[in-house]
Amino acid sequence: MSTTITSEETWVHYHDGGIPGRRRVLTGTAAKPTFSELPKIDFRRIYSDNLSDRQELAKEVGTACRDIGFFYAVNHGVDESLLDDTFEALKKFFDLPTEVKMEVHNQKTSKFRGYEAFLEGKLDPSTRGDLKEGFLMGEDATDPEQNRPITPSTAEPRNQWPTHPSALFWRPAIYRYYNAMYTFSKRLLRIFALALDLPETAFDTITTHPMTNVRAVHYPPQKSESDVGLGAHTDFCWFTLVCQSHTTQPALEVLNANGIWVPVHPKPHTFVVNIADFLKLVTGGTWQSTVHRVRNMGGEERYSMPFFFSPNEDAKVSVLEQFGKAGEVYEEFGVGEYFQKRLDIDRTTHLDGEEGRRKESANASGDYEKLKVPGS
Ligand SMILES: O=C(O)CCC(=O)C(=O)O
Ligand SMILES: [Fe+2]
Repeated sequence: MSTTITSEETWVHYHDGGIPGRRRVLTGTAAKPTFSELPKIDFRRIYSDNLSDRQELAKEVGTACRDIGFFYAVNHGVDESLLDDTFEALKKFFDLPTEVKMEVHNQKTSKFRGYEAFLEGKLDPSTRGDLKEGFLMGEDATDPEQNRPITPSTAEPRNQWPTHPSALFWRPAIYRYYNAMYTFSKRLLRIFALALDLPETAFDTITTHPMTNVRAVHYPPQKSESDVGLGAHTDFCWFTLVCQSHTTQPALEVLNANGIWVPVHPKPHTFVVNIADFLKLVTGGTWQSTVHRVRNMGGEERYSMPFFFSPNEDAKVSVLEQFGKAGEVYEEFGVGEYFQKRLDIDRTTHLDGEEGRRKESANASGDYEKLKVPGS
């Protein structure tokens, strides 16, 4: 069902804000002006002491966020050998026996942290499941590696770490990556604030203990066109940074306004940055939370490590003043609450058997309503 063709129209189907959506494929004279590749933005200026350099960078970022919702960040300053080492760790982790990985199966936690096995994710209901395995970790006040201010509500353990001797390398490897991406993301957030014509520090108070995740993912080569590595979706955070391993044939694809999938070629040591649903919401839809998917058709193993960043779990946000329509009142919504609703839908589609089917059909018949938030 990811693409349907009627007598005259072709439609691409996806999940947008957790809600099923579709886009008509437009060709010929019906086609709209849209993107056919992602811009490369030079982030060296993020470290400049001159505000004017950072503003110039923010301007380019703002244009990409408005027109595309995706861009490459080059010269981001995160150590390249750290990125290489993390990819090596990913290969080693996913090569471990299944029982070692299943010790930390993600269905053991409400936050979905830990190991996700092959075909357990199913963002596209027309497929047999996502052809990937993954590992999710994130903010956890009880992990000493994080050493950050916390709120009492985050004082329970959330992450799961494998304890088998062959897997002990995993936790420090992921934490090196997590901490580097966290630091870069905090700087990037200030560039986003500038791009929205706000003071650089505008989001600092709502990101003192942000919700953050690293998802390490392994996509084996797909043999069939009907499979998908990761079904079409938008992300449910503020923004995402993706590091992808090198494959000759691109696997990540971004949907443009004409319903055409634009390939995102891997560029070593660069980040693919995308705007996600919260930033779309607070900008009243001015910034795009763009639909994307993964199809690994080139015959090579593929690894990626998205880093997801959102405000504090207890933050309340709403449509920013400059994006509000005159006379319209926008209610605030809770970041943590919205995030958990999306996570619960994801968890449901990862359940096998009767319970999963029952919950899936409940979602299809209206639970998505719960996701509607002011400004959407
Ligand atoms: O693997 C990738 O390149 C993208 C992953 C992704 O879109 C996600 O995890 O939300
Ligand atoms: Fe995504």
